[in-house]
Amino acid sequence: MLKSVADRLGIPHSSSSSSLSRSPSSSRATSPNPSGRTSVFSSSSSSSSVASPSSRSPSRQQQIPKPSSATPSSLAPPGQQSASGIRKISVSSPMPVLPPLAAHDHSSLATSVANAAQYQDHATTPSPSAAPSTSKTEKTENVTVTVRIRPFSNSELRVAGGPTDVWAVSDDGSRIGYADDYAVQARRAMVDYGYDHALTGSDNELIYGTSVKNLVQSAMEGYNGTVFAYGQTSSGKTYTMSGTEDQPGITPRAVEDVFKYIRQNSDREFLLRVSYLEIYNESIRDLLSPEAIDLRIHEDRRRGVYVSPLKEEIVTTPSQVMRIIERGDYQRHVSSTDFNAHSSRSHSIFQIVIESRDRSPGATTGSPTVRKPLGAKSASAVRVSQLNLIDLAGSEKASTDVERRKEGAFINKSLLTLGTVISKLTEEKGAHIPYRDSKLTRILQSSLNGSARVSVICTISPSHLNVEESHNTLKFAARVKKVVTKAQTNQVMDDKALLEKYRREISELKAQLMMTAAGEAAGANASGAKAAVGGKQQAELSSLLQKERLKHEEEMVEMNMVRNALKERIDHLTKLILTSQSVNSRATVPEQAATRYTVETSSDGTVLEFPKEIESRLARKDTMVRQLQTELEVEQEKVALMRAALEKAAKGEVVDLERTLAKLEMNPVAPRDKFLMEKRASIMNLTELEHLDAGGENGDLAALLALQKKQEGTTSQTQSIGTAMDDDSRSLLVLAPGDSDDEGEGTNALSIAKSAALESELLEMRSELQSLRQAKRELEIVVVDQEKKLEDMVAFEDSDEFRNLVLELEEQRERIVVLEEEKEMAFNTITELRNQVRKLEYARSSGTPPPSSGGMAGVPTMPSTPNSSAAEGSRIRELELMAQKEKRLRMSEQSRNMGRIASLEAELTMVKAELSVRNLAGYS
Ligand SMILES: Nc1ncnc2c1ncn2[C@@H]1O[C@H](COP(=O)(O)OP(=O)(O)OP(=O)(O)O)[C@@H](O)[C@H]1O
Repeated sequence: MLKSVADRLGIPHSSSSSSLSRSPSSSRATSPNPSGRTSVFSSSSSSSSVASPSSRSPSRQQQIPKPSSATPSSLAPPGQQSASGIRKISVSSPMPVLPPLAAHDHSSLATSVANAAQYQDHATTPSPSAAPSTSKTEKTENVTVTVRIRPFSNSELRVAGGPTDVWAVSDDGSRIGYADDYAVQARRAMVDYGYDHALTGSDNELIYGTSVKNLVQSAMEGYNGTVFAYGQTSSGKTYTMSGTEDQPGITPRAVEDVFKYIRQNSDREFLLRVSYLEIYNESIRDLLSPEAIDLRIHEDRRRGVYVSPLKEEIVTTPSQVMRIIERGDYQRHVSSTDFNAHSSRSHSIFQIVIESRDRSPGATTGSPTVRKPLGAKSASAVRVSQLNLIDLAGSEKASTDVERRKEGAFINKSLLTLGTVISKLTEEKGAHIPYRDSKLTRILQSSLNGSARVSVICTISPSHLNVEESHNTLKFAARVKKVVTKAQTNQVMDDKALLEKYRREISELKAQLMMTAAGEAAGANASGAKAAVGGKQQAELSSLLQKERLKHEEEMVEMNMVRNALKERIDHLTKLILTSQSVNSRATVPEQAATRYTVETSSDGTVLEFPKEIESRLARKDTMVRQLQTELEVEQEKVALMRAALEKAAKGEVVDLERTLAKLEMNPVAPRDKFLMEKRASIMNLTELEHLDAGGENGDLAALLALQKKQEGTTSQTQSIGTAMDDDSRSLLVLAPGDSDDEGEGTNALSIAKSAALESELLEMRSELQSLRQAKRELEIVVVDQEKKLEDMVAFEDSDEFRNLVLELEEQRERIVVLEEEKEMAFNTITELRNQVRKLEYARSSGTPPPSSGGMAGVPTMPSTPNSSAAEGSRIRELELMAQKEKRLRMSEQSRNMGRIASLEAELTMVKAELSVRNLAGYS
């Protein structure tokens, strides 16, 4: 059964264009369409409001019995329907009719359903970890394709005549075609496309569960997985991938599931690292290291296609991953366009690399420190897989803004290449696949060529305004559905896997730790033995012993430091390796301030060390933060004390100021003098107030006001007032109204004024606390910033890029030396020539014979006659001038040519871009 989008979303229909009843019991299946045949697609009427997922009402669903894909015989084959639809409409309509399209491919759908079932089985069977194997496990299946029709946007609802349902979805949620009413009204040929899932509405949990969850699970089991959202601009790709606060999208749900899997699989240990990049205007940017621009794509046999240098961060909690994504999103190119207020202008690829290894007792046989050769059969082999979550930029019509148009051209071109690649993959066996025509297809190459499980989510708008673009997306989705992949698990047996490298390092460090402990014990025994020696040379021996003891103590201190460092490193590495236990305990304990660890991979895939400086900086930062926290706690205590005093006073109880002050000063942390003096001065004023109250002689309001004024001025003169705390009578503050003999108005006013004073005191302390907190936050930001800079600097110095730059610099220097030498030689030759000419001229003018050229190496023999030598000289000058002129001419010609080439290239890019836009519009 097919339901219109509005019905699926529960959008109220403003009118009914047919006699079809809206009651659940009524059925449109018998309603003939204009062709006179029973249509597989329901007609639909316009909608008047945006639907929310909760507004979906089953009672509104159109009850058209639709043949399920499992029983195709119950309806005419889709091809025939389309054909009949086309025939009927083409006869009666002057409008051009779309060529019949390759409608729903039942065979591929059936295959994919079978595969999905097979995968479901797989998901519930014990993970391959239970039976460790070094052989590659393969999974052959079609790409999973889901089409999602988003709800009408407000602007789509406001169009003249109201929104029209263009698309209808079958009841079993697997097929999409034109809604009957729309097909008739717009004179469209019927179409019928089949996918794994066809969804409507805003429920991101539903789409994740149906289309991605299994793929994430298999990524955890060692299969590479790629999910990408494809569709026209503003069709809902980012909504689907990232989601909103209320409806988290695929990415946050996948991250949660990754950690959930680790929690539930106690027989394996894991190491996760993430990276995030974008392709903007055909150049690759690292979103986690934005200053690194124009990253390169490389390929080798071991790693396949990869981007380098790309920052990868090791992650240990879901919230840490989400913070990294937020950081990356902040760097991503997003702009307001004619079609979307927050349009993604780049393709983004978020990648999680998952390493895992069996940790059951029998699995890690042999010494972990023994290096196993690559390819050796090993029960402790590390499984490495990638999960790529991709949010593509949307294809779009030409924008009014020049910059957006340029971006759009790049976006359209890469999407067009993606379409071509998919076509070739499905249609032409053994044909050349143009992966290299765009960075997007090049990066996706290993996923598309079959080594990953792939789930594609195609998003479309429900509106008739976007019908052509939506139809193109549906055709793309149908084509992708035919792509077959052969995902396989990937086992790594040497320490190229970080997990193996860290485990090895932990073992080595533990061995070192044991050695230091053994050394310590031996040292203690030795000094003990020496202490036992007595005898004749007691004095010398005891001085020797003393020296020995000192030396031993120093050694002990050093050894302790080494041991602490070793322990810290072991702890740190152990924390990075995730197990169900560690993830579970982290889930219950509030997460600590996340420490960022960065691993730079060189182009050959070697993982570089963590820079030591970063670790020591981190330790220092921790100490600083702890200190600040302690200070903050102290200040909070003071506030609590003052608050308690205030509350007591407000209740009319006796407040022991002396003790309160003593408590404030007794604090272990160095007192902030100014702060305390100010507090003390304020309290002094309060005691003065108390005097007024007790004595009654100054109990008039004027005096109170004067005191208040004074109180305001206290902060500037705290020192002098603060020292006057010696009078016992001032140490008790009595605020109970009933205690005074005089219970008149003056007393009440006094109490109010006192409360006000205490109130303002509290406010002051709060603001002090506030500024302390702010200072702490600022300090943390500075520290993090500095750390990051240092980290990046160290990473860069260690990177291949830096090494290449140094090499290049060396080469340039050598080249400069050679050029200098050549220049010098040329200069010498010219000087010699000039001398020769001068000599010849001199000989000519003085009538003496010209000197022989024998003494001048390389100088041609000059003619003997004065006339000829003069002619030669001027000839040489002439030649020099000509050479210079020629050189200038060539240079200007060269720069003209370069300008011309640049403008031709720019023109070419624009032409190609325009072509892509047109091709995309009419792409079939
Ligand atoms: N399924 C949905 N339910 C509710 N709102 C949606 C849905 N899909 C998209 N939207 C809303 O539609 C608007 C456009 O969506 P989104 O930004 O995700 O489009 P996009 O395809 O990523 O566009 P672009 O390619 O320009 O980045 C957003 O305001 C989004 O919240």
